[in-house]
Amino acid sequence: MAIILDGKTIAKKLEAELAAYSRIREIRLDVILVGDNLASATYVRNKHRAAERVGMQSVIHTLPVHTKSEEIEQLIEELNSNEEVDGILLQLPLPEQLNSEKLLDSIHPMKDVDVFHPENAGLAYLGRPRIWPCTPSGILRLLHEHEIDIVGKHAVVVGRSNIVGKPMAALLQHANATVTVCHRMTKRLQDFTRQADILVVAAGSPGLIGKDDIKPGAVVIDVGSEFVNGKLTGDVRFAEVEPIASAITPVPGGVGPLTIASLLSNTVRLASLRRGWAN
Ligand SMILES: NC(=O)C1=CN([C@@H]2O[C@H](COP(=O)(O)OP(=O)(O)OC[C@H]3O[C@@H](n4cnc5c(N)ncnc54)[C@H](OP(=O)(O)O)[C@@H]3O)[C@@H](O)[C@H]2O)C=CC1
Ligand SMILES: Nc1nc(=O)c2c([nH]1)NC[C@@H]1CN(c3ccc(C(=O)N[C@@H](CCC(=O)O)C(=O)O)cc3)C=[N+]21
Repeated sequence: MAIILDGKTIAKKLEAELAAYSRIREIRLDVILVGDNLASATYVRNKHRAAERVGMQSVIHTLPVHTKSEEIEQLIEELNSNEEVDGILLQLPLPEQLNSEKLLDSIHPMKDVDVFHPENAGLAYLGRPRIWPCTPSGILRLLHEHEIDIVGKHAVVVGRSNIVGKPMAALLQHANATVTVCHRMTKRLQDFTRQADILVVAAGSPGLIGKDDIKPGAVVIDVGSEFVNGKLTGDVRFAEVEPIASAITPVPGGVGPLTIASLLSNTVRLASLRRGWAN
């Protein structure tokens, strides 16, 4: 029987801290959503609702699927120079005609709440973070709140994306874990996952990890969130892994809500750095 790492409850606690801050300062987050990807629309809606709950201003810019790159560049330019805007999030994935890297690079580093800008990513990897990416920092918070020790533990991360896998590995290393990163070219994935004291799965491959892939007593963090037959599904087969793990995140209700709380927290942090508020 594992401890269920309840992200929703901890996200509420974080939100309460942020709400106290939002009463003193006006903070604004702008989200750009291009196209009509159903999952993206759901996540953007969740972000908007969370921002409203904590009293932050949230503006969603919804653009049609065939929007030209120049139009998005112009919108980002406007938001970059608008003093009232504290954070800019360009929701991924973008429609295929658009160059994500180029557009993400054009977001001002002091408003880059996702840590996609090379300057922010570079600072984070050097151990001098302005902020950490939302999902990894949410996961660290989840572990911390449950008093799960990281120091000296073997953490295995499945996935090496810029948004989750890479920064997750960097942050765990920063927190003094010994880290292994796996990806599609990893041979005999199970040999690695079975060694994990802390296993973070961010592959986007529903049900990839089962009971034979984990060490008994492991802490299992499931980042995966894919809609399968209309149902949000993780990368871990929860029902079979839960009995042998020591702690596990559910999907939904695990990592997702904390990603959003961290996004709001990152927005506050960048606002205070950019505006020179004490923090
Ligand atoms: N809950 C939350 O808050 C969030 C959830 N997500 C979810 O997390 C998942 C991952 O997202 P993201 O990182 O953006 O996805 P990407 O597709 O960008 O990256 C997936 C990574 O997993 C690796 N991978 C995929 N399949 C396998 C496999 N069978 N064995 C080993 N490695 C594999 C890939 O390897 P390679 O590099 O070799 O291709 C890649 O590095 C998605 O389901 C996404 O929706 C994402 C962000 C936040
Ligand atoms: N620029 C950018 N930044 C991101 O942070 C980003 C992104 N693009 N693209 C997609 C991924 C995915 N992601 C999620 C956010 C919230 C939930 C979430 O709220 N999940 C809830 C429930 C979802 C639901 O309502 O069904 C939960 O797991 O409990 C999930 C996934 C952020 N991402």
